[in-house]
Amino acid sequence: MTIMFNKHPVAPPDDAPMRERVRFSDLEAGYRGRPVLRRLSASIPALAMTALVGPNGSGKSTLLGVLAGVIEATAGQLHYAEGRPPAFVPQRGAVGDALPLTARQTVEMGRWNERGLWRRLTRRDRALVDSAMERLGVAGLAARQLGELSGGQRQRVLIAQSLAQHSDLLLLDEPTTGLDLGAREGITALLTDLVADGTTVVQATHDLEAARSADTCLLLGDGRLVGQGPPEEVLTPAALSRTWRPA
Ligand SMILES: Nc1ncnc2c1ncn2[C@@H]1O[C@H](COP(=O)(O)OP(=O)(O)OP(=O)(O)O)[C@@H](O)[C@H]1O
Repeated sequence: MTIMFNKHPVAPPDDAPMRERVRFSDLEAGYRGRPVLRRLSASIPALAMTALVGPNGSGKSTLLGVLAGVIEATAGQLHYAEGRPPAFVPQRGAVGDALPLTARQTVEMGRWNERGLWRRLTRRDRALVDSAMERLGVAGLAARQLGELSGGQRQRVLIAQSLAQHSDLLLLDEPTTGLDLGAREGITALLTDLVADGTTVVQATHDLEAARSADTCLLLGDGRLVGQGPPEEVLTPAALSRTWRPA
């Protein structure tokens, strides 16, 4: 599926069959009166882990929002290879602590896209919820309130919600931020397993260790793409100090 945005129409991408899950060209997006992404062109390889790296405010969340379809691009072209709609796990801070939801209800929300808000979950929906919770090791937390959980537990519940969507494209915004080392390693190992099981994973991260273990990396600076490729080629000391240089 290709989505065209106006303003800067660009030539259609090559018709060559893609090993890419998503490709975008000259993508621009932002907020009212605040352009953020500036003519970004890159691709997200299928069945691999892509790390989105860059300083605060460089546009990582905005790019994830565009890829997830929650922020509309203002220009450029976005092409998704065949597959299911993406599942998006926003930053932890974006999910209200005060929501009166249990862990299980939170994961069940992952079925709303297909089921609709008011329809009862089917047996298959419940099975998908059960298996996502088992997979994330949070089945035992089913009846606990989301706001009572530790950061690592909450993050697992939110990832289980995205798995319940049964997507093959998982977009995560800083899934390990604020977690202790054990929880960080646990989430990173889980994401690696998901890739091995056939999911394409994109994560925005400030965790350079996680970024270095990704298959590929997009380095953003001030809304522009300043590097893409294998982490060892992109995350060089020179590139990092250039990108994080104070303005
Ligand atoms: N809802 C919003 N309304 C207006 N401006 C916003 C909004 N969200 C983000 N911005 C601005 O857009 C720019 C890019 O923000 P974005 O959150 O995409 O960056 P980021 O790389 O994810 O940052 P961080 O690492 O701090 O999460 C920043 O200047 C930010 O202030």
